[in-house]
Amino acid sequence: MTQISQLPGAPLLEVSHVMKNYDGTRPALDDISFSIGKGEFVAVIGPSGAGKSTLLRCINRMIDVSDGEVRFEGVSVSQLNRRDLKKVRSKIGMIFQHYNLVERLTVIENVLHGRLGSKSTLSGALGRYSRDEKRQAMELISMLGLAEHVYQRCDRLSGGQKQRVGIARALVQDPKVILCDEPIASLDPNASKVIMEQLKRFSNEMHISLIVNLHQVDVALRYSDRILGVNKGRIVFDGRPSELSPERIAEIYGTELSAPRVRYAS
Ligand SMILES: Nc1ncnc2c1ncn2[C@@H]1O[C@H](COP(=O)(O)OP(=O)(O)OP(=O)(O)O)[C@@H](O)[C@H]1O
Repeated sequence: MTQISQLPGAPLLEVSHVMKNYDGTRPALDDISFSIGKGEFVAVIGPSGAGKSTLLRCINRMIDVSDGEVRFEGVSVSQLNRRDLKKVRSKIGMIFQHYNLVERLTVIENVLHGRLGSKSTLSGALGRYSRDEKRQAMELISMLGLAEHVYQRCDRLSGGQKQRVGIARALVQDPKVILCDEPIASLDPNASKVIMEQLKRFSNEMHISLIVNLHQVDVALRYSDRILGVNKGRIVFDGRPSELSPERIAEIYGTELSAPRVRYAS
């Protein structure tokens, strides 16, 4: 079996020369390389179609890369068999723009779904969760301000509350990294602020690494430690928020376009 404990000195996540071709025309990802360390908060910005979602999906092998390699804790994700891939994925949480909850199920049931990756198929299918797992889920739900909604169906929640359920579901995995695909794109400015502050808190306090796809440059500037700018499948900027000048923003988005902004709650 592949050894999947972290190799000494290896970065948490290493993306090397990754290419992704969907249909043989222009590649969606074109020679992408970067690595991230423990607890880093990395925002990925770029115009629509730049390849941001494709990049996240290649990292946890929801889709296969066409060339290059993704290494998580020093282990090549593309080489893993099904069982070892499941183990690696259990350390990689995911948060989606449209939440991806089972709407007819309750908050606690959705959060516990985050434990499925760590279970055998049978106990997962039977919905068997330990007392500890339930306690941890309850604690996270309270921490995210949803205590009074624990047994409420998710279709009764607001968008911001649904996204907090999505965050609790990712956190209950005890992830080392969380991939967030436009987590605030469906939310109003106030709910967006709550979500971004929660994410920042988990990165600071639990040292969870975050890779967050964003359409709002001002949000990336405000919360991230590092920004990757992607254009046409290539990284055209990799630096600190303070280094992201208007010229670099224009380069990321194309000179004829101004970068999108939001009216952001202060
Ligand atoms: N399943 C797919 N099949 C074929 N082409 C795809 C598929 N998914 C994405 N693409 C193409 O790959 C490119 C990158 O798309 P991707 O969704 O990764 O960009 P994005 O930066 O996340 O865009 P957005 O900000 O609009 O979500 C685009 O040209 C897109 O049309």
